[in-house]
This record gives sequence, structure tokens and C-alpha cells, in this order.
Amino acid sequence: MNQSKLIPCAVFGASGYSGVELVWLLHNHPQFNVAYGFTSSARPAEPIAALYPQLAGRCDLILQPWHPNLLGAVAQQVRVAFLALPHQTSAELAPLLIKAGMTVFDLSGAFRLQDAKQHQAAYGFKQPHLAQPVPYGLAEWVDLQGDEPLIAVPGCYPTAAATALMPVRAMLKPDSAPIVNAVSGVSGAGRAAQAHTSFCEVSLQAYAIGTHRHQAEMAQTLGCELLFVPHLGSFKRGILATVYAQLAAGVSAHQVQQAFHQAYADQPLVRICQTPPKLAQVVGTPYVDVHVTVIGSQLVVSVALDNLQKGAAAQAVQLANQYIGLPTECGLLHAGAVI
Ligand SMILES: NC(=O)C1=CN([C@@H]2O[C@H](COP(=O)(O)OP(=O)(O)OC[C@H]3O[C@@H](n4cnc5c(N)ncnc54)[C@H](OP(=O)(O)O)[C@@H]3O)[C@@H](O)[C@H]2O)C=CC1
Ligand SMILES: CC(=O)N[C@@H](CCC(=O)OP(=O)(O)O)C(=O)O
Repeated sequence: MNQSKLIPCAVFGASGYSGVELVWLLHNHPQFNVAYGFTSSARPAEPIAALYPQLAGRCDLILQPWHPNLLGAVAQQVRVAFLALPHQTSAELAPLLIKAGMTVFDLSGAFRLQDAKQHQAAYGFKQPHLAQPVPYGLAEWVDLQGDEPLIAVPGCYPTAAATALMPVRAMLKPDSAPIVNAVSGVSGAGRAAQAHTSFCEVSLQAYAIGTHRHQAEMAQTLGCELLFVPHLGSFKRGILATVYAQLAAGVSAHQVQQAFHQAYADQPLVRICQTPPKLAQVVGTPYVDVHVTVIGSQLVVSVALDNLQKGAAAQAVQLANQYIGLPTECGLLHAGAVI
């Protein structure tokens, strides 16, 4: 492959779970080249395979500790930066990268919420002010122009909820808050060890009922109130969401099925399934699988996606593809998962 024809990019947070998936997807992409993979300043420089031995012989990227004095050299070489960092770290770094001329795809929640008060309440810090509004990159619904300096990649749970409800949001009973009941694998919490995500502690359990920061993100996208109940499951990766909503009077099952087919017929990474999806069919893939049931006025949508792919890295690459005018699925179908 002629490296000089590829678009050089940098992955920040490349030692983390979303970051390593980004590195692997971009490494296998026909149009991008990972020029830099950065970690926090706490690590020594080391091959990515030292952290992820499954990449030995397959990816020779050297991870480097990030230091702001590298910005000039990086900006000379890199056009696109992917941030897989803690929210506040992204909030601080993204404006610097934009100012240095890079286009930023941010996987954190730093720029997803448009309401400053909601952002402060959800994330506990003030959102930086930017000159332009930041598009929310729900890949099947956003229309990128290719000149935006920053794109906020949606959260993993909100991608599942929005995929389930966007096609029918105009068909729902007014003021009837949908319910999003979702189970995530432990990689959703990131790589750093924490007691509540350790092997001996995790056992299927609900958490943050009605208070999770993703509830506001889902409500913002869908334009209605809803209830979100996340669960942590004892498996590595994947999200299975069951979404319940009341349909407005007179809406038929046929209309609902048609709305889903119309919305997703031309979207290669959304698969409408004849049976409720299993996690195993999406883990390690960029797909989100959807099954729709209507029982009278009750809508039940079952959605499965991989939190690190469609819920994070693959959606970011999908957006980068759209940004530069490539097919949305370019480079995503054959790479597979790292962890
Ligand atoms: N995990 C998931 O399913 C999803 C995650 N996201 C979002 O993506 C982002 C990354 O999440 P995830 O991959 O899970 O996290 P991890 O904890 O696995 O990785 C975090 C990464 O950020 C780096 N980092 C931490 N602090 C700093 C700092 N001060 N300066 C530079 N680098 C730093 C870490 O480096 P080091 O190894 O040196 O500590 C590591 O590479 C988060 O914002 C998360 O909310 C979004 C969707 C899904
Ligand atoms: C299992 C688990 O802990 N999941 C994380 C959400 C995943 C994530 O990283 O959140 P963002 O998509 O907003 O970045 C949580 O509940 O906080």
C-alpha cells in the first residue's frame, strides 16, 4: 500500500479499549493511516502489541505518551484526530487540535449535549465554548458537510436507543415516555481497573436508574422525555437494548415496519432482523441489528450492537468516511475486534 496516499490521523487514548479498536480499524482502512497513537503521559513509549499482544506481527504502531509540546509536529503531519479520552481531557484537548488545523472526531461525552446546564449536571464540568455548533454524529441520521472542525460521536447506549426510536419518533403517543432497558458488557466501563468492574464482582445488575448521563443524550436526540435503565452484565463486550414505547392512536404495525424499512433500507450498517438479535451476531462487527414488534399500541424494539465498534470506534470511522465522501461502511466490514 502506498502510505503517502493515505490520510494521516492520530488516535488519542490509543491504549484504551475504544482507542485500540480505532487503531485497528484505521490500520486496516484503505484511506487512513495511523501516524500517531497517544497514551496519557503516565506511560512509557511502547509498541501497541506490548499492551495488546494479539496485535503482535499485525500492527507495529508505537504508542507515545502525549505531551502538549508535541502539538506542532503532530499538526504538521496529521489532518484528522480521533479522541478516545476521558470526557474532560477531550474537552480541554479538542479546541487546541482544532486551532492547530485538525478535524476532530470526539468519542467522549464532552460535546454531545447542547444545553450547557444539562452538560454541567451530567459531566460535572463546564463545556468549552466553540465558535461553531458541534454536530451530533449519529451516523445514519447526520448530514456532514465535510467542513465541520469537530464531530461529537454519540454514546454507546444512546446509539442503540436512537436506532430503535428515530424511525418512529413522529408516531409515538405524545407525552408517553419510552423506556430503554439495556445491558452492557464490562468493556463499556473502559480498561482501567475498578472494583465494581472486576471479574469477581460483576454480576448482572441495574445501575443509575433514571439518572445515567446518557438519558439526557437520548432525550436530546429523540426530542421527548424517556426512562433509561442501564445494566452491567458479566460479559466482555456488546449492548442489548429492549426499547418500549406507546404508539399514537391509529398507527398500524404495517406503518411502523414500513418506517423502519424506509429509514434503514440504504444504511448498510443497520440490519433489520426477522428474529430478536443476539449479542453474538454483532460483537466484533460495526453493525447494529434491530427487530421490531408491535402488540396493539405497544412497540417493542430489540437492538444489539458492539459498544466498542458501532457504539464507539466503528461509528467514529463511519463518520470520518462520510466526512471525506467515502461509503459509510468503508474499511469497517473485515477488520474484526481486538479485545
Ligand atoms: N468503552 C466504551 O464502550 C465506550 C467509550 N466511549 C468513550 O470513549 C472514551 C474512552 O473510553 P474507553 O476506551 O472506554 O476508556 P479507557 O479507560 O479504556 O481508555 C482511556 C484512554 O485515555 C487515555 N488517557 C487518560 N487520561 C489521559 C490524559 N490526561 N491525557 C491523555 N490521555 C489520557 C488513557 O491512557 P493510559 O492508558 O495511559 O491511561 C487511555 O488510552 C471515553 O470518553 C468514553 O466515555 C464511548 C463509547 C463507548
Ligand atoms: C458498562 C459501563 O460502565 N458503561 C458506561 C457507558 C459507556 C461509555 O463509555 O459512555 P460514553 O458512551 O458516554 O462515552 C457507563 O455506564 O458509564
